[in-house]
Amino acid sequence: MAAISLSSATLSRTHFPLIQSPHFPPLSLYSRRTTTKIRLSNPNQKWASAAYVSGPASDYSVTDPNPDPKFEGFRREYGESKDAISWGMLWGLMADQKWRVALCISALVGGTTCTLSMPLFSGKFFEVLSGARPEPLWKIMSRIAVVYALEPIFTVIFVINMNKIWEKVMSVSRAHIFKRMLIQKVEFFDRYKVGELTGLLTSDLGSVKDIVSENVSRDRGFRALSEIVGTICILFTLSPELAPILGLLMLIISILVAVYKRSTMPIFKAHGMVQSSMSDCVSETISAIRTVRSFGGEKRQMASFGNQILTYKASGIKLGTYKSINESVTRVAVYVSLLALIHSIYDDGFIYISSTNQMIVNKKPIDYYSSSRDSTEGGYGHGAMGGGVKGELSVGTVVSFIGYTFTLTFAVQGLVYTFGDLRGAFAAIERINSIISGSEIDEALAYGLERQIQPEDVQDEKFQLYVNGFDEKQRSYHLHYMSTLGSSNDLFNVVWSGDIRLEGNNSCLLALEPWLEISLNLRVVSERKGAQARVKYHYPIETASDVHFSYPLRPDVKVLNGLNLTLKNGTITALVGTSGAGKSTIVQLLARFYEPTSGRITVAGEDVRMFDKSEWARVVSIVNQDPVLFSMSVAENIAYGLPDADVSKDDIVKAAKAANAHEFIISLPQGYDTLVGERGGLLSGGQRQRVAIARALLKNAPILILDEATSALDTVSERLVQDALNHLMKGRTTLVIAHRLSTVQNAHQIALCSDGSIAELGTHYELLSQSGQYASLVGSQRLAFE
Ligand SMILES: Nc1ncnc2c1ncn2[C@@H]1O[C@H](COP(=O)(O)OP(=O)(O)OP(=O)(O)O)[C@@H](O)[C@H]1O
Repeated sequence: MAAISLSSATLSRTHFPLIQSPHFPPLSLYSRRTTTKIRLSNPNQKWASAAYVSGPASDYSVTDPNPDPKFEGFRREYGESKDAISWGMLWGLMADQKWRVALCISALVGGTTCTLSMPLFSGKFFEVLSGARPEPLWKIMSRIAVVYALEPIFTVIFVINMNKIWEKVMSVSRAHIFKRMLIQKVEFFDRYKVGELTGLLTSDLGSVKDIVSENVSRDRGFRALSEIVGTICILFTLSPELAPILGLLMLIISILVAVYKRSTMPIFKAHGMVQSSMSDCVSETISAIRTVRSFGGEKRQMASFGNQILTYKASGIKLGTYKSINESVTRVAVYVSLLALIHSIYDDGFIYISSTNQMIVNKKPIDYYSSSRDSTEGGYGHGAMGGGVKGELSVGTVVSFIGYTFTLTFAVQGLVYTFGDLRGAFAAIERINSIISGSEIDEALAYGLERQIQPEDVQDEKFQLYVNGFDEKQRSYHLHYMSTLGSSNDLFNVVWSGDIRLEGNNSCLLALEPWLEISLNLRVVSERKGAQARVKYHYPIETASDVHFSYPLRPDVKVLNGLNLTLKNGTITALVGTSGAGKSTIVQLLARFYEPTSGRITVAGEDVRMFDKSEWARVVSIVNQDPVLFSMSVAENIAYGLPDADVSKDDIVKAAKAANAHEFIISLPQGYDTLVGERGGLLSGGQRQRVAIARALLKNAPILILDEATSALDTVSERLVQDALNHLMKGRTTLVIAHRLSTVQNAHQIALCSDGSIAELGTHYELLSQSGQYASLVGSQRLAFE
């Protein structure tokens, strides 16, 4: 960390034109020391300079007048581009598989050449059959056989390799999106439902996948495109007069497709949303099935799901109608163009069938034999292919021409379907980006995650997915800024020895009117780098001290309102208060699920934002009222306490014994290997809590938070577990939220939380003697006695 020195002279009024304005009341701006230390609290936003400003991370920005060119590119490319998925990224991933792409292109060219030569050979075949071409039939038949044999071989090579390329692109994209979800700030998970988020990885990414996997067959996707291009080229060569008619046909279809594409984009998007809300309804019902059953809510759930089905049906019908209109319109357009083509051939006098020589000529019978001679010399006779007379078409050319018109028809049809899929994929990408890219990444967590992924992990195929290609630069960018954070060793030492404080920003206090929004431009000097940075501080000031907090989704509701609390190192603090007073919110801030709106949390005087969140997670153990277990075995759930380490069976058993869980575990059908079901649903509430306590014991973190950790246990079990917890709490900085007086009264200090601040603080007897809210809570038995 580099600190920035900001002398009081720097804070002169000349820097604050707003403050100098006569329209504003006098301001007092002061610091506690003559030189105020200003630090960057969010290193990602401050990538220009390794320093931070005290105050909420999201409310200011720093621009460096001398940016480091090495990282300027990163910021342009990644810091400012927030799209979770883009076509550029997908192409980039495809390009990584150069050799396979080259093989696909070769197979595509080979397959298309075979496909396109089929009408030519058909034309020749007819000429040979009609006697217009003096060539043995077996010769033309064998050529046709070769083309027919090669085409499926090229197709197989193309399809297999395209699928391999695309599956790899999709795996990396899926991993990337999942990782982007994991590193979102917690409010992201408050905002979106589970179904919506899982839908992004399943149905939405599925639409993107379909764009290739459903379009590798003949007459679809790239095949269709190459056939259209090839056919048009051949048609122009065969007959420059007729080819423009097909060009017009293409134009009509393209315009129709484009117009259609624009009009149906929202329908596709809406359909995707309805689908995810339907799956939401199912997952909500199933996850809360016991509640549904206990309230006899089946009918209500049926009604709710019925509504979803009807909406989905209506949206599906609408979508289907649009799809079918598109298909019919395209067909009508193609057939009308075909009729126009035939009519124009006839009308321009191209067609004349001679009864003697079977040639089609330009109303002027031509000599069959001269035509045949041309055929043998130059190819097809009097068509353009053979370099013949303008306006003359041989029977073979006309057969080829009709064949190509059909090839074109089906290829255009196929391309329209591909456009449909492309449209769905565009809508899906937009939806993924609007959800994931619209939210803020939790940078402190993202850095920590990069730190955790060690070089040896990168050798592992399943981690390679996450550090592939486009993520690599982002990773180096993160790793660079991680160097400005505190190291994990520091954190463990600091936490084992220091107090935890929830307090105001004491480094720079601005006492301003609450309604005043200020914009400060502070010129500051980095001590370490010697660089100058301009700090723009734009922040509606409320009060200068203590912790304030509102949940991001309800910014108007102040949950913590001037809270100041110290958790003394190695001691137990009990937090009590009425329901909704903000106790669990304090836990969430300590866990760093959310950041205080103003104020900060320090450990031994160091702002916790100095440490990445993964490291922080290692020093904090939380056991709460309704612990969530994963659908794996009991042993694996306990070992989750140390997810990165190889935990021995002995350690697991030791932790289970200490949490009084061993007895019930060995009585389970497969003992420690028994699966606990989804969210631990196959265990009782008390058993789940004991497994969670064992998990916390194994983690052995210096900070322990027990949020009603023993509430689901009966008195006997609780006493046993409490012994384990008492042992566990020794020497650790512990915060306990409990309703039982016995748990609370033994704490070193009791903090009474009321209206988002600490109203009373002291030992059990001190607080009782104050006859305040705590005394009345005890008196009213709301802290239940055993
Ligand atoms: N994720 C959230 N988003 C918005 N508001 C929330 C969220 N979680 C809690 N709240 C609100 O914050 C306030 C404090 O809730 P909190 O859970 O901290 O209370 P508590 O003291 O722990 O209550 P209890 O003892 O009943 O658990 C409540 O008004 C609650 O509605």
